[in-house]
Amino acid sequence: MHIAVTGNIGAGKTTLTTMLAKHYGWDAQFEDVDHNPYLEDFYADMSKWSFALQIYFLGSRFRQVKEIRESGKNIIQDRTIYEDAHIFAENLNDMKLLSDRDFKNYASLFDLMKTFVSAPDLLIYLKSDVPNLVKKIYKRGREYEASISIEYLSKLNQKYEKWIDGYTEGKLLVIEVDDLDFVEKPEDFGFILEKIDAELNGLF
Ligand SMILES: Nc1ncnc2c1ncn2[C@@H]1O[C@H](COP(=O)(O)OP(=O)(O)O)[C@@H](O)[C@H]1O
Ligand SMILES: Nc1ncnc2c1ncn2[C@H]1C[C@H](O)[C@@H](COP(=O)(O)O)O1
Repeated sequence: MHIAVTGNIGAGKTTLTTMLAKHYGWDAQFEDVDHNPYLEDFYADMSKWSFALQIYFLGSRFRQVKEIRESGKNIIQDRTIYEDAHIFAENLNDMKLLSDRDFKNYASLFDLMKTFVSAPDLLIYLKSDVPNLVKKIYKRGREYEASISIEYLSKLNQKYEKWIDGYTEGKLLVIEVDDLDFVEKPEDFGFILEKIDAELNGLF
């Protein structure tokens, strides 16, 4: 069983992934953030570091894909390889922060990797509006993320909506998280578990 949690920066993916892994006894796979050699530089100068960062995330995410295929375990994954390409890289190209030449180079590598990628059995999309994302990013308090603009988050949100609208690769569960506090309120976490259980029952 492979479950993935998807959503914009600050939507709550890492928090929910951690809670679900504990609840169901699944293995969790997290993004390579704390030891990422490019992320801090990227936020200081997006244009200069966008290609290096995208290649790094693509490689790191592909290693996870390989592990999921080979492990045979129940895994819950914090963000998918699709988001790197269809959300972040595309958006950086739209914003002229990743050149057409570098984007084409990236896209041909992604297309090749995609042939080895299986969609998750269940994709859980944490849908959130921009003010809530800003609040959560501030709450998390990573210094280098202080430069993230409203414009950047809004454009990413638009990409997410478009991608999720056209997502047909597997089962999809959309959870609107703006009015949920699944960290402090057990009833809100319970509400999410009920929805996930209903989807999981359909898979067995
Ligand atoms: N629904 C929620 N209720 C309460 N706190 C939340 C919620 N979602 C996220 N948070 C908090 O917001 C911050 C960012 O969440 P995080 O899980 O790191 O987001 P993501 O992995 O999607 O970027 C964390 O401090 C987390 O505890
Ligand atoms: N592919 C990516 N391109 C640019 N930035 C990315 C990519 N994947 C993740 N990120 C950033 C966004 C956040 O600053 C951190 C962690 O992501 P989060 O959504 O907070 O879990 O990495």
